[in-house]
Amino acid sequence: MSTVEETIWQPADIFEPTPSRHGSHAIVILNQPLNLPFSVYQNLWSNSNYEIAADGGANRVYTLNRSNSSEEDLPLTTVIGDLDSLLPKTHSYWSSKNVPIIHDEDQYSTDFMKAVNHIREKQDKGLDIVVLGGLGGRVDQGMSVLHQLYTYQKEPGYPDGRMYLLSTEAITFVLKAGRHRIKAIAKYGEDGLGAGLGKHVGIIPLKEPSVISTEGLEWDVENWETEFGGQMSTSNHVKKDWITVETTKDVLFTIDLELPAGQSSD
Ligand SMILES: Nc1ncnc2c1ncn2[C@@H]1O[C@H](COP(=O)(O)OP(=O)(O)OP(=O)(O)O)[C@@H](O)[C@H]1O
Ligand SMILES: Cc1ncc(C[n+]2csc(CCO)c2C)c(N)n1
Repeated sequence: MSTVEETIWQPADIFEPTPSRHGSHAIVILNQPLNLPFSVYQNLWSNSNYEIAADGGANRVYTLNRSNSSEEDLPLTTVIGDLDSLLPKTHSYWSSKNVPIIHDEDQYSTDFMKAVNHIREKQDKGLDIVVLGGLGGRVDQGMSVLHQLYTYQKEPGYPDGRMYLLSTEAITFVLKAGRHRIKAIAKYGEDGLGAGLGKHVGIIPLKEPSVISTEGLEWDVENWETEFGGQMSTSNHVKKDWITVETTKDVLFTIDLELPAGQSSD
């Protein structure tokens, strides 16, 4: 029997202060609502060694710090962008904390790209990046973020690190062509938060058609052609602790988050 190399994913690990699978990460904060419970962000931060806000993302962390009663504010390492969304009060707040604010006027890269490029210049190759941002609001911005998930992970085997897009509803990442095992049933936080991954899964061939096989979902498929404008597996359900996805081309994998009652993300 041939052994097929598998990429292992434990996405809920990003919320654990001491993750078992992927070490520390950097965080990019986009200009999107930060509506998860504050303790979730604290855990994300405690496992991070670089936090960079893309322009208006700095307003979001400022608001989060202002609106919670924790004694410890979430820090930023850097703010970067064309700064057209950075509010004056936010600018002075981060300046007073001696956070460098980098003004980059480039009209050919988005603030998100400026942030990722900055991390890749400053940090060790291979550092994972957790991107905080949803897909609501402007559609071109949302599509650009998904597009960048692909372009920043072009090479096989994730030599430049893995990227996770974390919104208040879901966690999304690129499965490179090959075989993947994903820990899909997971609670996070030992503190009784009771939050975890949800049961809804989508496998999205955003860039090009692919042929996929899955195991561990309610509607598993075998050598199944998937493409935009053709057939696509969305609203699928997790059935097993670990699920397997095999894909001939890079696809997006998305799984929703489950929050305890009363801690909805909106
Ligand atoms: N609706 C959205 N959906 C997804 N991502 C978004 C959305 N709005 C903003 N972002 C992300 O947050 C980053 C910072 O956004 P902000 O609104 O501060 O800057 P902007 O000047 O409008 O964007 P840019 O200069 O990058 O075009 C953007 O680069 C983008 O990646
Ligand atoms: C073909 C083409 N389309 C759009 C832009 C505009 N643009 C892309 S990224 C960016 C920076 C946003 O802060 C801007 C203005 C361009 N340069 N080239």
